Amino acid sequence: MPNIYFVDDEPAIRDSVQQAMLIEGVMITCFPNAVEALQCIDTSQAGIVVTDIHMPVMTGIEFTQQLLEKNAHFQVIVLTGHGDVQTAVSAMKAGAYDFLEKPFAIDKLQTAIQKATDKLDLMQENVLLRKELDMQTHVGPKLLGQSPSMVKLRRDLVALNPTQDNFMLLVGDTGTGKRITAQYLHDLHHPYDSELYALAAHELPAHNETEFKQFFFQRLSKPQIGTIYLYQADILTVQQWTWLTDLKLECNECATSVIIAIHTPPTTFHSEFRRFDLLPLCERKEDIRILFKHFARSAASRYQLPPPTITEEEIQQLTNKSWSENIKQLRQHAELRALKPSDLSGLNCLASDEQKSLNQRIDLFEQTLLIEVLHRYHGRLKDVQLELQVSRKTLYDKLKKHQLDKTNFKNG
Ligand SMILES: Nc1ncnc2c1ncn2[C@@H]1O[C@H](COP(=O)(O)OP(=O)(O)OP(=O)(O)O)[C@@H](O)[C@H]1O
Repeated sequence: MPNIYFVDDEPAIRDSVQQAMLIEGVMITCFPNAVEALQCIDTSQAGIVVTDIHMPVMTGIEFTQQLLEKNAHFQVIVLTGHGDVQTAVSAMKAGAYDFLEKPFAIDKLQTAIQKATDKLDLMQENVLLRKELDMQTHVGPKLLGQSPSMVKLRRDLVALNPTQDNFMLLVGDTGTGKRITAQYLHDLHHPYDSELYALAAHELPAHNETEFKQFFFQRLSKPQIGTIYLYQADILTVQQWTWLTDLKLECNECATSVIIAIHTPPTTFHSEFRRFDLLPLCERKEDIRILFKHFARSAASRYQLPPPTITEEEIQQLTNKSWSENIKQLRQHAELRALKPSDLSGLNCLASDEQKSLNQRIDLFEQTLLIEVLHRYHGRLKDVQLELQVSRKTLYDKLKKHQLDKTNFKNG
C-alpha cells in the first residue's frame, strides 16, 4: 500500500476520516494545511494525497501544483463543494487525478483511494519496465533468461534503492552469474563513468578490525568506485562478517555499493544484508534455450562464422543435462558448438557434465583453440602451425587426437 495523506483544515473531518480508514486497516497521515503537508511529505516516494480545496494560506489547487512539481507521480484526489464543477475542472487542470464532492461517504473515499492506488502501481510498474528495457539495450552485460526467478531477479534489481540497500549478498553456486549480476546492478544504479572494483575475499585483512575497516574505507571513499564486488566470500570468518556488518551501519549514506558474492550464506549475518539468489541452471531449465543460442551466436559472430543452426532436439538434449557448473559450463559448450562445423561428426564434445579434471579441461581448451584457428585459416595447416608455433608433427598428432580433419574447415 502506498503512503496516503489527508489534508483538511477541519479537525472533525480529519479525525473521522482517519478513524474510519483505520477500521478498514488503512493508515493515513493527516495535515491541517497544505504548507505543513508540503514540509512533511516525503516526496522522494510517490503516494496518494486527498486534499480539501478551500483552505486558508494555500488552496488545494496551489498545493496540488507544488506537490506535482516535486514528484509528478503523486495521485491527488481533491475534495470539492457540492456541484462545484468549476473548481473540479481547475483541480484536474492542475494535475489532480480525481475529485470527490463534500460531504462524502467513507466508502466513496475508499473507492477513490483504491483507484488511485491501482493507477500508481501501474505507473510504477511502467517505470520499472522502461528501466529494465533500457538495460537490455544498453552496452553493458545483459542478464538473459525468462524463467520466473530471472524475471523476478531483474525486476528486484531495477527496483532496488541503492541508498537504502548499499550492502548486498549475491548467493549462488559456481557459474550461476554472480559477477555478471553485480555488473548489471552497478550499471543500473551508478554513474556511467564509475567502476566496479573486484576484490577477492582472501585479500582482506583478517586479524585486525582497524586494518579491515581502513582497507574498505580507502576504497569506499574513491569517487570513481561505484561498487565493490567481493567474491569468493565463503572464506570470510565470523569476525570479518561482524566487521562488515559494522561497516554497513557506518556507511549508511555511502554512495558506493558493496556486493558480496557467496555460494552459501553465513548462518548468522545474512539478514543484515539485502539478499539476491541465483538459482542453479537445473532449477531454471527454461533459460537454457535462450542462453545457449545467445552464447553460440555471439561466439560465431566473434569468429566471423555463420550462426549455427540449433535444432529443437539439440535443445532438448541440453535441457536434460545437469550442468554442474551452471551457465559458465553452458557457455563453454555453446562456444565450442559455434566453432564446430555442421558436417564434423564424432567430435569429442568434452564440455559435458563429466568434464571435471584438469587434464580434461586442458583437452577441451586445446580442442577449442585448434577448431578456432582451423576456422580462421580455412583448414590451411601451414598457417595454423605458424599461429600456434608447433611443429608439423605435433600439429598432426593433436588433430588426430581430437579427430579433426582440415577438409571440414575449407569453407569457413
Ligand atoms: N543471466 C545471464 N545472461 C547472460 N550471461 C550470463 C548470465 N548468467 C551468467 N552468464 C555468463 O555465464 C558466465 C558465468 O557467469 P559469472 O562469472 O557471472 O558466474 P559466477 O557465479 O560469478 O561464477 P563463479 O562463482 O565461478 O565465480 C559468464 O560468462 C557470464 O557472462
